[in-house]
Amino acid sequence: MVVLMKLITKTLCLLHPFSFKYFLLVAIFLILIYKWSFTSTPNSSPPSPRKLPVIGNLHQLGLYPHRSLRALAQRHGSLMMLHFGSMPVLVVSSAEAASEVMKTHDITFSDRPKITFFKKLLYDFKDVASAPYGEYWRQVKSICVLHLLSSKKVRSFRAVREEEAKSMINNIMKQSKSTTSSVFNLSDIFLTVTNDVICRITVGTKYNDGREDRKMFKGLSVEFAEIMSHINIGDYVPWLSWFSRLNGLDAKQDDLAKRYDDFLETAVQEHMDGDHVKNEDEKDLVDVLLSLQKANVLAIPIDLVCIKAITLDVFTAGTDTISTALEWTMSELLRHPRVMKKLQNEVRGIVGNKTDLTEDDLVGMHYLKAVIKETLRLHPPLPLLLPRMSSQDVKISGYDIKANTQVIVNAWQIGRDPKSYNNPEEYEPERFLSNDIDYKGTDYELIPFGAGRRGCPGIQFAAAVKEIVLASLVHKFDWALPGGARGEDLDMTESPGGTVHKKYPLKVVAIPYSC
Ligand code: HEM
Repeated sequence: MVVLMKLITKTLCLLHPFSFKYFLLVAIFLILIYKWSFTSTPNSSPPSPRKLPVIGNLHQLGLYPHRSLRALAQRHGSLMMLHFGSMPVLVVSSAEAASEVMKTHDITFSDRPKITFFKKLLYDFKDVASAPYGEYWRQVKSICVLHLLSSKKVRSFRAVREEEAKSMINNIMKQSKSTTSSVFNLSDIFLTVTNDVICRITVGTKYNDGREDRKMFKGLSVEFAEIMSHINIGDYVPWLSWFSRLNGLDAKQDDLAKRYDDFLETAVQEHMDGDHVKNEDEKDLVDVLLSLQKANVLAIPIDLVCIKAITLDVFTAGTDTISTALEWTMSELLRHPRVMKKLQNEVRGIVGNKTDLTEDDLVGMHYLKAVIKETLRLHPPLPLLLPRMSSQDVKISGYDIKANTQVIVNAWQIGRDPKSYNNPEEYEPERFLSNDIDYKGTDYELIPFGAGRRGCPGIQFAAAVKEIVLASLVHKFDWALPGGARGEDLDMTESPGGTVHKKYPLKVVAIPYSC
């Protein structure tokens, strides 16, 4: 600013009297903007870092917003008010503050922001995750919970999970015995197995059967998470919305929405054309949605767009998150051979001489569950959860929060809070053997799935997939890094994006284990 003022003064000396007046006005205008943007917020609002004119604090998000927001919260506190353009954004960075937002004032913070990405990709907010809080959301969420994600339903998909885990193991075994180099891209394997399970329960087929028109499907959920991480500047500074046309983001979003829609349209049409009568257990999500539509029993009738939106939600919310969680878990196990050994002993001890592991074996695997929890604590796949929106004015910890404030909860930072955990940066699954902290949304120091009304309905389903896949891998193989690299040298750099993956795919050597 000082440099700018000097430049203006120098220029003024060389100017005609008319231009001089003009420049004087510009200088006063700039000073006013400067003062306005750097004045401290009123006492009743949470502390705010300084912001820039027009863009507010957007420039402070950086490549890894969860890390940048932690750095800011360390200076300004666990309730902090930022501005994305003209939009006030409350950033929540402690378990206590998260409990106030997602428990005490849950209803007030149960809305979602109406961002362009959701509008374009999620059928104008017709899915569960982006639907505004209200009757429509209640209806579609309960359809999802009752017909796909209830305990009974999750148990009923057991055969699908066991078959897909077994098929994954057989493929690795075959390849590891047939070639001299048995280096596997586990990141890709995790995406395939998760995709296959999710596809089977939602559309009844794997989309991995070699058919040319289906090949494109596997990468869509990753592309979805990648594009979601880009900010449409017009959402926060409406007069700059042309910028997303200029930088190609608009076109990318339209293109992905079209490809997803083509895929979903075909999948739903194939269900409508099919003449095979299925019994209740054979029905996939699309079958259920079509029968609900036909029976006309819902308070708000659902149409084809709704059916596609709900199905899309399950693909995008389930696939990339589960495969990312698996990727981080195996990476941490490779970095910590002591933990890997202890887990293998537990799994191999319980499975005994049986050839195949089943879900019955998982019940007693307490260390496996602790390993999964510890990984979700350090690497929540959605470190900032999904954004919320306040629907009315409210007081939080003595601060006034206005209606239409966007809310970001930094679950990544909350999981690393030294007030909640000893040695929070260390990978120590044992910590969860000696306490009852769980990620189901009641313990606010561990909220990788969010909490409250808008919390994730897929927790049980995700746990079931992760447990069978991990247990099967450590049961059947010993694992090492290629070229004899040591575990501690494994690159753990994160990829930028909505779902935070490893930046580099996890490549490993599989050594078949025989007991
Ligand atoms: C490791 C796996 C998963 C993680 C880490 C995860 C995480 C999350 C998070 C953080 C939210 C937002 C919660 C909030 O606002 O408080 C969410 C919402 C949601 N998740 Fe998950 N999720 C996972 C798996 C799944 C699966 C497998 C499904 C479905 C099959 C699913 C379906 C949904 C849906 C529909 C919502 C929107 C809920 C709403 O807005 O009411 N998720 N998830």
